[in-house]
Amino acid sequence: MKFKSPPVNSLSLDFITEFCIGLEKLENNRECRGVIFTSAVPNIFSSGLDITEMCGKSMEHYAEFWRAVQEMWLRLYGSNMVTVAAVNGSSPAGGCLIALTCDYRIMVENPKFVIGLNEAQLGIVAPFWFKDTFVNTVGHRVAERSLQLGSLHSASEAHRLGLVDELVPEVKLQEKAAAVMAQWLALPDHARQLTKSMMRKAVLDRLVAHREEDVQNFVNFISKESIQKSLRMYMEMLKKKKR
Ligand SMILES: CCCC/C=C/CC(=O)SCCNC(=O)CCNC(=O)[C@H](O)C(C)(C)COP(=O)(O)OP(=O)(O)OC[C@H]1O[C@@H](n2cnc3c(N)ncnc32)[C@H](O)[C@@H]1OP(=O)(O)O
Repeated sequence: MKFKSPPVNSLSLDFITEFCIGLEKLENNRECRGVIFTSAVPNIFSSGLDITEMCGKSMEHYAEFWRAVQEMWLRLYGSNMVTVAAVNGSSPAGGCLIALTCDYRIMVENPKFVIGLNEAQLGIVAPFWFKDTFVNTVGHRVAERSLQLGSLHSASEAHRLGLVDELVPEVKLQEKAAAVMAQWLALPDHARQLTKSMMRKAVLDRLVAHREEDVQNFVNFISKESIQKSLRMYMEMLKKKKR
C-alpha cells in the first residue's frame, strides 16, 4: 500500500477512511497474506495526524476523527496479515504510530529522515494506546524518555533504539521489504497469527474496553482553548519555517 497524499501524507479523515477500506479489502482477500506500507511522496512517509482535523472544528468532528484514528490502529495492530513498514521518509507522531503498529520496520538510512512520537513538542499528549505500542517495541525506559521529550530520532538513532529494525540505502528498500515479507510468510499462517494475537491482545483489548472513554478524553482535551492555541502556534511555526 503506497501512501500518496501530497504534500506530506498527513492522516486526514479522508486518508484514514481510505486506509481502513483498503486494509479491510486486503484482509478479506484470501490471496493476500501480507502488506508492505510505503510512501509515494518523496522524503515523507507520513507527517502524522492532520492537524487541521484537530483545530477549529466542532466537538462532533473531533469525536468522528478520533474514532477513525482508533479504527485505523485497531485494524492494523490486530491484522492477521504480515505487515511491514518500508519507511522512505520522515515519520513523526501518527506516521511513526503506523510504522510501530506493523510487524517489522525498515527505514532508509538518510540522516535527514526523522521518526518518533513528538506529540509533547506540540503540547499534546499521546494516548495510552500510542504509548503501549511504543513500549511494546522499544521497552519502557526508551519509550518513557522519548515520549516525555517528544523526541524525533534520526534514522540511525531510531535503529540503535530498536524503533526501526533495519536500515537500508533507498535503492535497496523495496527489495529488502520483499525479502523480509518472504521470510515471515514462510511460516504457517495459523501459528504466526495466533502468536501475533497472543502478543498484542491485551493492548488491543484495553482500547476496545475503553473506546468511548478515550474518545471523550480526546474531545475534552483537544477542544481546550490552551490546546487549540498550541496547535495554531505549531501550524504557524510550520508555515514560517518555509519563508
Ligand atoms: C491529543 C491527543 C493526541 C493526538 C495525537 C496526535 C498525533 C499526531 O500525529 S499530531 C501531528 C504531528 N505531526 C508533526 O508534528 C509533523 C509536522 N510536520 C513536519 O514536521 C513537516 O511538515 C515534515 C517534516 C513532515 C515535512 O517537512 P517539509 O519541509 O517537507 O514540509 P512542510 O513545508 O513543513 O509542510 C508542507 C505543508 O504541509 C503542512 N503540514 C505538515 N504536517 C502537517 C500535519 N501533520 N497536519 C496538517 N498539515 C501539515 C504544512 O503546514 C505545510 O502547509 P502549507 O504548504 O500550507 O504551508
